[in-house]
Amino acid sequence: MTVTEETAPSHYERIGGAASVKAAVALFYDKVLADPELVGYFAEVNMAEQRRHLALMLTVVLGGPNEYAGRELAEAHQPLNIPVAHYVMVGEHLTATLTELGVPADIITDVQVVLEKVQDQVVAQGRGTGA
Ligand code: HEM
Repeated sequence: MTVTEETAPSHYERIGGAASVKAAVALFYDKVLADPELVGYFAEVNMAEQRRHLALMLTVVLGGPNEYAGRELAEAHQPLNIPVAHYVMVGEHLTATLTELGVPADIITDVQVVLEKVQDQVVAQGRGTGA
């Protein structure tokens, strides 16, 4: 067994893996669904699906294992017509969640970079994404 792997632990591993993601999901979920601007998107999505969504989202942005076998981000989100402002709000809830849970600042910075990278897939195209 080699212990000289060149790859650094992922942020997902650094924050404590699945258990920590689960804790973050609970807090993130509360914030997103308490936001009157955002709750409507999830109105027709059941509770289990919502938790699944948030867990997947967090795992993806933290560089954790991609166990996701569903639709591409664009395919899932383009029909929702999500404006940039709402995307930004979700990102802010995520940042606040990670900050409250004591996640290191360098990880939060990288999460924000990932959020920028996937923004065009999630946000409705043709609404001034700056592309
Ligand atoms: C980095 C940002 C995001 C990621 C990685 C992400 C990830 C995902 C994933 C993996 C799914 C499941 C797709 C499927 O099951 O086929 C999904 C669905 C969904 N997402 Fe997101 N999401 C993001 C941002 C957002 C935002 C900003 C909103 C709303 C403001 C949102 C609302 C939804 C809704 C309502 C669904 C269910 C769609 C449906 O069942 O038709 N997501 N998202």
